[in-house]
Amino acid sequence: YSTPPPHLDFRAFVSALRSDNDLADIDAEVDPRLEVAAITRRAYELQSKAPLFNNVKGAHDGLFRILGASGGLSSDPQYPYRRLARHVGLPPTSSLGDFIDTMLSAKGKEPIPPVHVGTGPCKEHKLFGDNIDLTKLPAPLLNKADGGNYIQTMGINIVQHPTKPWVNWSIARAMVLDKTRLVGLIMKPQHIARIYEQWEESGKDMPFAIALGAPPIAVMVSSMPLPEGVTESEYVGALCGEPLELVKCETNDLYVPARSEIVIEGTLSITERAKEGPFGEMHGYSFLDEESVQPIYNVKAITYRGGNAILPISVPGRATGPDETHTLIGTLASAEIRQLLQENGLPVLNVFTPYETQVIWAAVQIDRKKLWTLKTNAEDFCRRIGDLIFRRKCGMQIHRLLIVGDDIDPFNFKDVIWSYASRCRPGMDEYHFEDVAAYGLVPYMSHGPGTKVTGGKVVANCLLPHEYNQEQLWVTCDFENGYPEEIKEKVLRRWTEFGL
Ligand SMILES: Cc1cc2c3c(c1C)C(C)(C)C[C@@H](O)N3c1c(nc(O)[nH]c1=O)N2C[C@H](O)[C@H](O)[C@H](O)COP(=O)(O)O
Ligand SMILES: [K+]
Ligand SMILES: [Mn+2]
Repeated sequence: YSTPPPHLDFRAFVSALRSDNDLADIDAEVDPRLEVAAITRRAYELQSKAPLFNNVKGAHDGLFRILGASGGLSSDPQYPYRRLARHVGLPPTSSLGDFIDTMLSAKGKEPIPPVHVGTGPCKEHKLFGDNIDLTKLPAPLLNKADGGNYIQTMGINIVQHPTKPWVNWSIARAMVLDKTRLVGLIMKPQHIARIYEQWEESGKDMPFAIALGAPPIAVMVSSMPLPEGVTESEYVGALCGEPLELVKCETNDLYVPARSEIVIEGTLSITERAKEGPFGEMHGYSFLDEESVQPIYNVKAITYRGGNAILPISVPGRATGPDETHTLIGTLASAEIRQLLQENGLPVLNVFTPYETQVIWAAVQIDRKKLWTLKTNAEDFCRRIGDLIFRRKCGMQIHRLLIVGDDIDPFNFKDVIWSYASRCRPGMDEYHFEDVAAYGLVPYMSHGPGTKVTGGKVVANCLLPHEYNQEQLWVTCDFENGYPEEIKEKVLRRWTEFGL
């Protein structure tokens, strides 16, 4: 095979990280029981290189090496988003804004359906029947409180609607249950749950495939809340301007990226369930009383790439150094929220879920000059935005929206929190929503004082009343805004002379 670019081939992506000096090859033996995850978690928190565990204790027959923090911030302090940029073929100097623009660049473009090829790297090894023993694979234990070994945290869950031409790609966690079975979270209103319900009604178990080590751009789109009915692989094609190459599964009619590292295929039972979790999740908590009973994945085949296949993992937790549940889920939901607001004619420049808020909040940056033309006020404007976002799936995980001006950089939390702290009057500038779907995993919902599955959402107006109809009545007191250009140039020119 000719080597495709990193965004289309996971192994090429790993080589690119290595050549970026953003990957640590760890050839010493490391234990998949907690040690691999602890190293990965610390790698997020220190924003160090991505750890590639080439010698995982218990690995055999090419299954498997482990790559941690594939979507973490890069070790290059000047360009923290270069690892994300590598997923979508952007230059290493790209900003988060460039990344969001790229992920939205195929909106309105014709979808490009994937092409089916006869074989590919993921078909180099195949396991069926008695050759399948998930308990013998070095599936990692990611957190000391986890209820099982989560083999699936960065793979693409592939499922097809039973009657409509909709194949959904998303990421949903799953842990090893026994020799041939997994159990994983199937949570409404996610599309995997919507489609699963249709199979339940049809009375048949749902065929599935989990493609681990899939093309990085496909992992990004799988983590993006595209509208219902959109076949993610076609959006990937439109993003790339060329069709993805897929191969057929061995035991069902689903298709998977030909260049995947590891493919697990089978059927998701519509009757059998098992206890799932606890799982150290995206908000930084693992509740010990988590009572999650979820459908069972019956594994019928495992196929995998030669040369020691690589299992990518995500170790969710506190976003002190964000992990993929922040850099992918938060950033990609921000993209869809921006798209929705702009499509509805709102003067929105950008949206971002600050990592410091564990991606529970989203800052919505408003073009204030355009806002004036709406001749509106805080209450009407904020309620309109809340009604749009909080009643759509793309806003599912967001519980606080901050409406900020274009003088605020939504990607700079110091800007965002300054405007929230100084312009949002408690008791008058926050508009509450109690009749909308809540995100059940947020701790103050799952273990909070009030309702569990509805409400707890708010839109915070961080614009002073006069900003709705005229220029700001203040000068911002910082070096950037508080001084005329010639003074700033003089200061910068003489800075080193002053020995500051
Ligand atoms: C990137 C990423 C996304 C998710 C997850 C993870 C990562 C790394 C885990 C580490 C496995 C943790 C787990 O919380 N997880 C996860 C999940 N959605 C679920 O319904 N269930 C899950 O277990 N999403 C979010 C979904 O992937 C997105 O919301 C996507 O938009 C869904 O696709 P769709 O339904 O919109 O098609
Ligand atoms: K998706
Ligand atoms: Mn979808």
